[in-house]
Amino acid sequence: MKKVAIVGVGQMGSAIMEGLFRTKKYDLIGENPVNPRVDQLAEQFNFKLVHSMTDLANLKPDFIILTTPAKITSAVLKDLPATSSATIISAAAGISMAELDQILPEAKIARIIPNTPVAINAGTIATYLPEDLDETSKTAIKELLADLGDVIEVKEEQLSIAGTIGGCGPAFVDVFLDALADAGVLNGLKRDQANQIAASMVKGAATLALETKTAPALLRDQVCSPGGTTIKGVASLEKNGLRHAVIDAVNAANEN
Ligand SMILES: NC(=O)C1=CN([C@@H]2O[C@H](COP(=O)(O)OP(=O)(O)OC[C@H]3O[C@@H](n4cnc5c(N)ncnc54)[C@H](OP(=O)(O)O)[C@@H]3O)[C@@H](O)[C@H]2O)C=CC1
Ligand SMILES: O=C(O)[C@@H]1CCC=N1
Repeated sequence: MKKVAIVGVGQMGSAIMEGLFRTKKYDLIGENPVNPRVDQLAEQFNFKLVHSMTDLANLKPDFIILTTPAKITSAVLKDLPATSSATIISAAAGISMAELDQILPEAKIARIIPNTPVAINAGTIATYLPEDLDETSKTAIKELLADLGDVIEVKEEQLSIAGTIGGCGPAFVDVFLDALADAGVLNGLKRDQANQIAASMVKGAATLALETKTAPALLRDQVCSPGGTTIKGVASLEKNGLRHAVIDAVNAANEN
């Protein structure tokens, strides 16, 4: 069984922990400052909990996934004893490979921007694997990440925008889902049912786009009957600037 350590068991760290736990394929380790919240997660997801990088290195993990706050990730990595031969996967947004390489020049390192659906093995994981990483390590990293969702390989200069769409995207979609549900409640649906209809619809629409590989604009046209109800709604979205609002949100989030 491969040993996977997650450093920083917060929102993203616990989502990855849950996703890996669900596969029953990994021996899991978590490293975090003492926190009763994390004690509870260690019981829930059956991982060994340690509180220092030295204790973590002593457990000889095959992979170390960094999900600490981005600003402290370099400092945390500096505490990893040089004896560790673990492959490092950094999820810290905005911390470059050059910066990581400088701290551990001999280590095998990859960068990812995952998203919270990794918790149910349905993530989107923008992934940068340096060209000089050996093929065996590249394959091992991709196999691990594939257990968490779709692995989308990109160049490092594309990681930020790919990660913004994939990583921040769930929050944007959640705002949209909540607004749809509000409209349902406004028109007489119960909140639970409105939430269920909105989420089921987005799941179906996304699955249709993925499975048919059809551009969203063409899928939209299939819904808009001539002179029908949908095109009136689409015209209203355009009048109110939804498209511009979405592009602006992605640009705002992508400004590091
Ligand atoms: N949330 C998301 O959807 C995504 C997040 N990321 C990246 O993941 C990282 C974490 O983000 P997020 O999960 O949202 O943040 P959180 O604040 O939820 O999680 C951070 C975790 O790191 C722990 N921590 C703090 N200091 C240390 C330390 N010195 N050593 C070890 N662990 C420490 C915190 O512990 P405690 O709570 O006890 O202080 C907490 O459990 C960031 O780098 C972010 O860029 C990337 C893609 C998506
Ligand atoms: O909000 C953040 O900074 C992180 C990075 C991508 C998603 N969440």
